Amino acid sequence: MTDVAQAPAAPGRDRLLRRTLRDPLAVVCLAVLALVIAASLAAPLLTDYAPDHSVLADTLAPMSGAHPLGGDGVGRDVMSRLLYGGRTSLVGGTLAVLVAFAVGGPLGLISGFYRGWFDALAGWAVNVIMAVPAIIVMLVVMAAVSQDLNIAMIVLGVIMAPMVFRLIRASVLAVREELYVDAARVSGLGDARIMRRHVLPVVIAPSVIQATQVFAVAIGIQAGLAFLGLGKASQASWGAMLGDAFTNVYTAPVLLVWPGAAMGLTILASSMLGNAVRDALGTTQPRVTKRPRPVVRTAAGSAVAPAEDRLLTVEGLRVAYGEKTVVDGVSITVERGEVLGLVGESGSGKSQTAFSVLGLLPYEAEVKADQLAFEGKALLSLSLDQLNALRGRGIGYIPQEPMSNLDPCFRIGFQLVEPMRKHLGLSRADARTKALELLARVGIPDPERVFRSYPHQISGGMAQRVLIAGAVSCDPRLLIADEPTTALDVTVQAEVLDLMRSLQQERHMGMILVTHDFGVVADICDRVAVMQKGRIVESAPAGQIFAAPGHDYTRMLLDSTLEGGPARGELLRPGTPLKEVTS
Ligand SMILES: Nc1ncnc2c1ncn2[C@@H]1O[C@H](COP(=O)(O)OP(=O)(O)OP(=O)(O)O)[C@@H](O)[C@H]1O
Repeated sequence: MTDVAQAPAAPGRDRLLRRTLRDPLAVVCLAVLALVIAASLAAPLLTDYAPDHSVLADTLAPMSGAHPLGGDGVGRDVMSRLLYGGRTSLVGGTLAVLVAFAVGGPLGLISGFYRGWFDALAGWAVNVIMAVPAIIVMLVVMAAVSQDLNIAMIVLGVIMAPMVFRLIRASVLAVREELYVDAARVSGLGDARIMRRHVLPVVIAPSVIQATQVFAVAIGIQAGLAFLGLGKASQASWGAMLGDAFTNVYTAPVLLVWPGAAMGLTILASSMLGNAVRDALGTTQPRVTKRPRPVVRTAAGSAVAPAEDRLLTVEGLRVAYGEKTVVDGVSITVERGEVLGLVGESGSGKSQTAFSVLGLLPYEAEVKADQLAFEGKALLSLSLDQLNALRGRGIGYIPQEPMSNLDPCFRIGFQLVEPMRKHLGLSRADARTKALELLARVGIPDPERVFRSYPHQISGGMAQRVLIAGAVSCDPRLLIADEPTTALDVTVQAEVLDLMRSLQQERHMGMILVTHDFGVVADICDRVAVMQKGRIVESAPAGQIFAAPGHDYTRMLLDSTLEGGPARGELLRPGTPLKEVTS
């Protein structure tokens, strides 16, 4: 039976809020913002002084019961100005956000959804606005129109609207290409309904993040204007307080502390709240990795009863990009403790087959399968969360290019520890201990040093060992290695293969080894599936393939690989020293 998978459930706002609140940093940021808002609102209750009430005798007054934060350079109560100044900042930031979204939001939605002439026109207008220097425009407006900081913030909102426009347009463009939006259209839903049901849920979460950024930037710019002396004298603001503090910096430097801290904390809390929402979104937003995809599939959604030792069952797998079919009816199985070599020349569809199992195919790939099941679980019907739980924990992956698979911005240790904390629930200390043990196990001579190193500080061979350590760190039952030695020099290749074989045996893992090299197959594979032009042309135990290849293509591959030299097994001698050198 053929079915079309449904659109992923939108990340409910409640769910997003709950996930955000699970992050202690987000809770602290919310608490800080709540405190600033509450203090600003309660200003008349918390102080008896008007913010612009000046008493000459209180000029630079020290902190006292009457003036808890002292007096400023012209005898105004600092606490009162701090509390009322908070109002100015909050109102200004909110105005900028509202205007930016009121202008950029609808334009982005309509442009992204309908494209056409409206999109072209809006894009042109946005480019013009972005070319305008924001600060100069605001200075001009304040000089020529009004000294009110709120007017400046409204202008700032218009100037920042293009950022909102671009974000929302990009989000809408991505979602309108989804097959389920087409399906909704075909089923007769109107544009308004499609927007509400499919588009807005995708747009809301990134908008929240953008709003926090606009808010933080607006508070900073507003303070900058007030610091320059712009704004009404009666309008207390943190920027004006900073300006006053600077003029008295030698006599009362403490005056810098209060507005500086209030502004810094508010901007920091707002920005970090945005980051926390983004992180929460990363675990709720289904479109991040385009899963589950709108895949047309046959009977793939049904779970299969696992055979005794069967890890993976792939039957009738087909991967296509539009008209181009790159995997065409592939069927393979992997048992526990078995190494399956997936062999074939470049472009034969080996990686596409492996990536189908991992759920790593690009969005535009259309995947069909009669069965695609890991331990009896139908992979194509897993949600993103379920798939994420499986990757790493159930199925490990060793990529081809070790260096480009390690994030250059993070130390090796961090990159090993994080997945173990997430998947195995280990404490930081336990995960660290396990990571060091793993680094030692994969033959790294100085685990402590490598643990502290950045990827650029180790060699390619070391990096591949690190990735192997990472791949097995959460004790997967199936390991998928995609040309794991291709990028390494020949002696290191032999050592890495040796390591993979011994890890596979001691952990009794199943393994799919993607390779174009029969030398590699001879070293470690139990069974071989030979691929040509997206199909499996021959599948047999490794010994049989070498002794009596059944297909001309297999013979041709064997000849081309083995004629050139000895199988790698001959290179593997016990006690082969590590040849890697760190850079
Ligand atoms: N995103 C894509 N869009 C269209 N075609 C693609 C895409 N990704 C891969 N292909 C095509 O799929 C075919 C199989 O690619 P695949 O990467 O599986 O080959 P391979 O056997 O692993 O080869 P190699 O060893 O060179 O990686 C190739 O013809 C490739 O051009």
